[in-house]
Amino acid sequence: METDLKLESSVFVGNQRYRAVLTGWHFNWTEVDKKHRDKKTISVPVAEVLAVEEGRVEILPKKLVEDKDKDFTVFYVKRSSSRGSSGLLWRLGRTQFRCPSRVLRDQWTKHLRAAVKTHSPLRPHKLLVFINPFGGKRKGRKIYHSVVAPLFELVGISSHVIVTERANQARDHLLKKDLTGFDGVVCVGGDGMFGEILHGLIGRTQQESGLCENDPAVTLQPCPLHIGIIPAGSTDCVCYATVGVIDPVTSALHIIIGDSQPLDVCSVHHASALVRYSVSLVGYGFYGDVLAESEKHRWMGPLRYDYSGAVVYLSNRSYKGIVQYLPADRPLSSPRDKTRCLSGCSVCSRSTERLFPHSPDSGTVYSAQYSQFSNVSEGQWVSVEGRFRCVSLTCMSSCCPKSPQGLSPSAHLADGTGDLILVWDTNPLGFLKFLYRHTSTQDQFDLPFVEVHRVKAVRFSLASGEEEDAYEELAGQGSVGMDEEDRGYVETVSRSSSQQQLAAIGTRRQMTKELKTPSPFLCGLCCSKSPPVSVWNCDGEILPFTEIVCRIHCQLVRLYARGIEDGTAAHNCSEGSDKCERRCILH
Ligand SMILES: Nc1ncnc2c1ncn2[C@@H]1O[C@H](COP(=O)(O)OP(=O)(O)OP(=O)(O)O)[C@@H](O)[C@H]1O
Ligand SMILES: CCCCCCCCCCCCC/C=C/[C@@H](O)[C@H](CO)NC(=O)CCCCC
Ligand SMILES: [Ca+2]
Repeated sequence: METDLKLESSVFVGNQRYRAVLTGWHFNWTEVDKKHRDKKTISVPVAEVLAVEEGRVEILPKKLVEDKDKDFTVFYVKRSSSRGSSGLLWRLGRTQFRCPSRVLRDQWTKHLRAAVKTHSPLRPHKLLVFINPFGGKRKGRKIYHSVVAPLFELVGISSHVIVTERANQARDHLLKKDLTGFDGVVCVGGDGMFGEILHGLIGRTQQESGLCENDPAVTLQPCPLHIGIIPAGSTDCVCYATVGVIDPVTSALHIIIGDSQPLDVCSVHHASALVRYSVSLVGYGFYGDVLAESEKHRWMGPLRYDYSGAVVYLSNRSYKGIVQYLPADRPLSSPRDKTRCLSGCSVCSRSTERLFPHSPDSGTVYSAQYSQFSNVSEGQWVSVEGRFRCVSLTCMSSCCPKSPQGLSPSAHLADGTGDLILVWDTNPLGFLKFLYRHTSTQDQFDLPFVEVHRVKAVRFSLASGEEEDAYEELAGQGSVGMDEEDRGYVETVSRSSSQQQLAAIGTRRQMTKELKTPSPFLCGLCCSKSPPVSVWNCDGEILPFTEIVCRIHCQLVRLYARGIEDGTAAHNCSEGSDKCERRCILH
């Protein structure tokens, strides 16, 4: 098959003669007749050829075809030289070729189209698109119609577009309506809108498989439809963490070429019932309080988070709780190994092999064995109790424009684990340092009051008596002033008390002493009283329960994305290595 797809000939681009070569995985063209030696080659992986059209074609400002007999136009993914803040920006590349004869032109178009079909099996033909007209800066409709729709039209994707009229319309549609014929679902909006698609698709898939979502021990069925995200929200964390940039053109091009990025999903349960799914943040304390505060200021748009962040920081709160976690089995990586999950990540690929041992390519045979959960014994849970600034669980790095490295910079998108970040109570300056480090490349875990664990499940409950305290507080009868004992840490390690764990307890006790003697500068801030309970922020939604159980499901959904492309990791494939599996970046 592959030999049939090879082709080589002379072609013209403008007045310059080129040697064009199609070698299975790449389409290259090199200037000939050039005096000096460094002949320029442009090489495009066939998987990144977007469309091949007869004639000299332009699409902007509107489609124009000059059908010269011997001409053809190739549209492809071109990486922009101006980098996005984390990953690479993609743009529409276009080159018009002229062949010596019409027969040769027809051969080129036929071979290129066949090569694209062979090397991009997941390209969508039909998409269901949901636009939230009120997300972020309310530009969803404009972004879709001016930027995305012309690209979908160019490549022949047919789309059914629904502009939502109410919250949860997209979720309900996906749960109930006929989805036959669709290859994927596109959401134009922010993380909240993505959450609707996530819940709709996961719910639908489990319904059709006869699985119960309420039980955290049940191995859920991965969703067959891909999800595309066109960013038009306030944080756009999921888009940023899976593509590396917030850019509608880049995202549309990932959708068009049928990129496929598996994603871990965390299910959150309360009292034997599913509450929500999450991919980026299940956070109690600071992040819950910021979200609750920000809801009062929705009118501010994306700025509401900055304002609310400052208000909540100044209110200097911490909360008591018991956190229990199941450490990840046979972890392939650690949250402090300083690596990053980038496009082609080997940790995630090895997780895919564990999850789909019989068919790593197609992913059709799902190994319940790997994600087994039901036979976990109570003794495997590690338990810690104390007072926290925040407790956060994230299935991925959760990087976003506010925090380019993310909540957990070395977390993986698709390894079946999450990172649990415990920020113990500390003085206001210490907590500010922790927060500030999210905006730089400094290690936010290298602080004595912070710990991070790679986990597969987490349980949170209120410390004994806390529920009554909360009630009293709400009834206005709570005692004023902080009990010194409350600030201390109580830790119970229900598994084994290894020396390392004892050392950690020692460090925290030391910190507790420091906490009891705040500097006069900080006194004004740190003596205010916290309410007894916070709320959970679950991907930007407030949860109605405090006591929850979370479980990470490995690769439950797939996005039209490929992870963050690191420009510095790009390598040049020498001639002959055109089967590069890293989809190398040459142009
Ligand atoms: N037509 C609509 N009217 C009101 N709310 C809607 C509508 N369509 C969707 N929603 C809801 O709006 C919420 C916020 O939308 P979205 O996530 O797109 O923007 P955002 O909140 O500004 O961004 P981010 O979630 O990235 O912070 C979502 O939770 C979604 O359920
Ligand atoms: C002194 C400088 C301090 C700066 C502190 C920056 C800390 C930034 C961490 C950002 C973490 C984002 C995690 C993602 C959460 C999303 O699922 C959610 C929905 O969009 N966003 C928020 O809840 C919005 C949450 C906003 C929190 C600030
Ligand atoms: Ca993960």
